[in-house]
Amino acid sequence: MFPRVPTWLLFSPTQNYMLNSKVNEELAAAGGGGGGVEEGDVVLEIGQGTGSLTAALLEAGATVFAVEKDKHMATLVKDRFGSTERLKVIEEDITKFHIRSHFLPFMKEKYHNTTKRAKVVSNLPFNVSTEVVKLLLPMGDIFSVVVLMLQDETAARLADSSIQTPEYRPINVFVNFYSEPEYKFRVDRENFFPRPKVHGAVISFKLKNAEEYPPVGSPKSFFSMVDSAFNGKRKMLRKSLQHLCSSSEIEAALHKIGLPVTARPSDLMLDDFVRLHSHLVEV
Ligand SMILES: C[S@@+](CC[C@H](N)C(=O)[O-])C[C@H]1O[C@@H](n2cnc3c(N)ncnc32)[C@H](O)[C@@H]1O
Repeated sequence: MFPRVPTWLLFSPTQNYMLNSKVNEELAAAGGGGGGVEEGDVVLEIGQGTGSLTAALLEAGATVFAVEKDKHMATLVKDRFGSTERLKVIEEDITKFHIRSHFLPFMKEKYHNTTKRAKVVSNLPFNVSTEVVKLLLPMGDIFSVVVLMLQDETAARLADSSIQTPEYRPINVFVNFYSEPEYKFRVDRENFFPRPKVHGAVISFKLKNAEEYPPVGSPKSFFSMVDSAFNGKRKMLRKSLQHLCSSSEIEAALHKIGLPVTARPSDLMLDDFVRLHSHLVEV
């Protein structure tokens, strides 16, 4: 049912490579709401490996800027696609790569300085997924959509912002602050080589522009409050936020925003946190 393992995959057996080209095509088309990769798009691909997803992106008509930290893989892909003007491969670790200094000028040149934004499409190594999500989601001025292959459980957790579940975390507040996430489809582990222990899934994040962010004076102070609120998850906010104000001030603020004075972090949606922050910190 799945293609045989090509010998070049034995290069770097610690990563899980996609064997099924149909999944790569679906990944390229998964932006949702008109966000799938189209002719003329500029796409940042992270960890292009052997270039199987790169091929699908080029096929869709995109110009691809690939950041790959493995030297052999970077060379392999340069050789595979030859000298096309629609592909630039940078040998670099994405967590150390300065997107604004190096990717932005490339994008502006390709788009002839119009306001069009780029897209991110990537079959990421699972171990850097949270770091990459935190890095990219606040970049709504550069990217319109971020489409990632993640571990199935991680994708489900990030896309679902239901409160009062054990999975609800500060990262959910972060994701919803900067984007509209959507779980797209599961990718069975049989599609990868070597076969990982868990299934993958594709998730898209439609990035908000700065004008669409919830109104907080300082995102840094807002997320610091959210992190503190979840410290000691079972604690009531009137205890966990005591370093900001007295319990009675916290109770008064909770009352004002229509929540019980005994509220815990898992009782608050993004908007509740925003209102709480404005009552407690931005006074
Ligand atoms: C899961 S493999 C996917 C490869 C390819 N996209 C595919 O679908 O088969 C992940 C790739 O990301 C690269 N990689 C791992 N960590 C990275 C990082 N921090 N920055 C850039 N590339 C990274 C690995 O060398 C590997 O080629």
